[in-house]
Amino acid sequence: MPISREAVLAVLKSVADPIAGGDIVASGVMRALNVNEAGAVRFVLEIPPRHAEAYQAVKARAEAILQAQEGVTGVSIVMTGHTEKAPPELRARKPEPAGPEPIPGIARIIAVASGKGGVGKSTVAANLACALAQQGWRVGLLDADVYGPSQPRMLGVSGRPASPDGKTILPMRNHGVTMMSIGLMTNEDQAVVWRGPMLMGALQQMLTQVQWGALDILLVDLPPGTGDVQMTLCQKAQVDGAIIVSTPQDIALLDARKGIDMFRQMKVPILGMVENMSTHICSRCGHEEHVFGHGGVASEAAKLNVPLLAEVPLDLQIRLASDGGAPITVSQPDSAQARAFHDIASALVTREVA
Ligand SMILES: Nc1ncnc2c1ncn2[C@@H]1O[C@H](COP(=O)(O)OP(=O)(O)OP(=O)(O)O)[C@@H](O)[C@H]1O
Repeated sequence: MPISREAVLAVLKSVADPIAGGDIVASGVMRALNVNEAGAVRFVLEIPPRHAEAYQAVKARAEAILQAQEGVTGVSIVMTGHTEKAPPELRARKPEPAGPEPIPGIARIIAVASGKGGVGKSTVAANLACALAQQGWRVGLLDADVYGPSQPRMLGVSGRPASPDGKTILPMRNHGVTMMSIGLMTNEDQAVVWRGPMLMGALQQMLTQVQWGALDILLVDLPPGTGDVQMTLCQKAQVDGAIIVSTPQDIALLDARKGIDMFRQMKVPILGMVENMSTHICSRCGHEEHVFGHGGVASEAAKLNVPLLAEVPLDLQIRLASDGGAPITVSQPDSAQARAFHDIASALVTREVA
């Protein structure tokens, strides 16, 4: 039987990264993994060119242990350097000092938004980030939900980020995702009562003073609604697209429509909608019920002429996994629930990155 993608990833996680530390999956040097139906494995090792020699040994080791696996019919590893060249599209763009600007090192910024609170935007953002990282992309997640930052809990990150020079901030990293959250800069039980300028300053600081490194995608988990944070993000940074998360009921959709309208006014393309808490399947009897209705987001997406990226079920395991600090894409990567998030990642990569 040909080897599965998950089995290949497990093998690659045993290969140490001699420069960044950890393994080559967690450190982000392994990218664009592809395992075809015949069991041929392909991926890229994207490395700082000055460490090419050290990574030759890594490449040889990865090749050798993969080839020894049952179900592997071929291994092709391409080594590329990443520091010298900016992604072509960013280089081609003229700087517009007054308007939104690209952030050096970050190829794409994608906002994850919702009209209404509590619809699962942060859950989608966390799982999407982990799914993209598992697919080999260098992913960052900026938790800009100033009123209820939940990414530290969902990604299992705690402690205060370090600032070695007093000016820049070192982001945290877990599950292959580089992350920063306003929640790590404030005390957990302290309500954030910032307004206008302070809020914008905090967002700008997280965008420009955090040492994100080279990223293929930075996901921004926004607060619900259409307030200052959304506006500031679109005004200050070049946002390449937005994903709108909604539950199927009318009231959530009504607010989602307002969010879509705002992004359109800010000239940010809508990459698609995600229907969260779409259906509930009883874990005991298998009975399926539509707690918040069903299909509302699909028809709204069709009406607004934007793609429906995925329907994510209302599921106890999804909540338990997020609350436990290892999103379902990490804790149960082969589950049907995790697949829903991989669908979003794949749709996004096809549309936006590849
Ligand atoms: N598909 C799902 N199945 C089960 N529970 C879910 C699902 N999606 C989200 N939840 C749970 O619902 C709660 C709210 O989710 P989440 O924090 O992601 O929403 P949000 O839209 O980001 O909220 P906020 O208003 O704080 O921005 C969390 O406890 C989360 O674990």
